[in-house]
Amino acid sequence: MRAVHFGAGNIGRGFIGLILSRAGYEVCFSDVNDRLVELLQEKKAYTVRLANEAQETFHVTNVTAINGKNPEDVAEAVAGADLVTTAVGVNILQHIAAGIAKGLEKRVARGAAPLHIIACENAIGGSTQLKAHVYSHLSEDMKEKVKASVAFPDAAVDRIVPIQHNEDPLEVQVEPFYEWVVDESQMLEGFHRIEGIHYVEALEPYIERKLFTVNTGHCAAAYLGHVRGFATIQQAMADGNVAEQVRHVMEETGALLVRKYGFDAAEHGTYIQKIIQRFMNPYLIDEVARVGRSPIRKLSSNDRLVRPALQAYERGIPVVYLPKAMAAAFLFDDKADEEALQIQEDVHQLGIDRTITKYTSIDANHPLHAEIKNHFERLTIQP
Ligand SMILES: NC(=O)c1ccc[n+]([C@@H]2O[C@H](COP(=O)([O-])OP(=O)(O)OC[C@H]3O[C@@H](n4cnc5c(N)ncnc54)[C@H](O)[C@@H]3O)[C@@H](O)[C@H]2O)c1
Ligand SMILES: O=P(O)(O)OC[C@@H](O)[C@@H](O)[C@H](O)[C@H](O)CO
Repeated sequence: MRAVHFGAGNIGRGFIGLILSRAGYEVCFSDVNDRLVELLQEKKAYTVRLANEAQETFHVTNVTAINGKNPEDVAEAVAGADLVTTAVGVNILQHIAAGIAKGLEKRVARGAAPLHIIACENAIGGSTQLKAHVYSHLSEDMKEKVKASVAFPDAAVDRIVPIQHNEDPLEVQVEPFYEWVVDESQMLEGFHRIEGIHYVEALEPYIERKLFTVNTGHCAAAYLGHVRGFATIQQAMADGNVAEQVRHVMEETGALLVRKYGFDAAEHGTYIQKIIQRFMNPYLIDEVARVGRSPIRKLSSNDRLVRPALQAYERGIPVVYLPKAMAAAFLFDDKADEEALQIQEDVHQLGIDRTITKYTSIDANHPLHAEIKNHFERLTIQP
């Protein structure tokens, strides 16, 4: 069995590649980082190390790579794959779509076996988004043919994998916890079950629980931590004030999730507590710059901050700390992050009122707009 995985980065090697290799797949990574591709081609293996006291290691073998900048290689890899997965970043999906589409055309021409394409990104409906990008490259006739044999099941993936600073450039340090949930209702009949994947009939509660708890809390820690001058999530969470606010943020999204999906409140409280422990893992150094990266994406209306805040507001659930986390996102001025720089430029050019609406799509008359603005002004004076 051969899996083609787009993105040989932190989650690609540290999570998806590891699971697939252990499940018996030969994993072929497609990446645009020349050095990474060459090393994977040469070594055909790498090490994953757990961030815990034992520092347990896993030797991942039977892997190789192709260069994603070569469209013919990408198409050929997809054409010969038994499974395709991605972890490139949701905004990059559009850039890998043409190669996948070409590969699917080849499969149709060859009468190849059915295929699942699973996007493992932090987004709602990641695979569905990828499908739309892929379909935009196909003729109407080809879409019909592809529809019959290719499925794009949505997924939720959870494992904290920081930016790596190891001597061995292929080694990845990961937290021990992991969860990979896939929407079974979107799979083709008779699909091959992969050990390590949790298949569920309805993904929405799982992806919203993950995105609105782990990722909402995580970016709150990054943005509130950055405002106070912390460089890592571990430093930010060691500050009692930041940690308390992060907990309140997750309690607000928790109230929404419990109301919306009928989760047990006590169990959800335990889930939050475990996530706080994960953020504080002393064996990890997770940079605020990574966790806060791409603030335009994180402030967009369908993502981890605005979506739960609006849903909670509509249900009459009080939201105070979520708007504060959003306000802090407007102060995230990481010079190496193009999206952060763009927001900073808009704050200066357009003013905070218009910038809030531009990125969150929250109208100036909405009460949450005023909340974000008030917090922004207060944070500017007193971080
Ligand atoms: N790191 C985590 O803790 C974590 C956990 C869960 C989900 N995710 C999600 O996984 C995705 C990847 O995150 P990451 O932390 O591994 O990022 P990363 O930057 O470490 O990895 C992304 C990889 O994609 C590659 N890439 C970029 N453009 C490409 C292209 N056109 N074709 C092929 N490869 C390309 C990059 O070179 C890089 O190696 C994101 O959507 C992220 O939200 C990350
Ligand atoms: O990858 P992003 O930019 O969507 O979010 C940054 C982190 O919150 C994220 O990568 C987490 O570490 C991960 O989602 C944990 O499962």
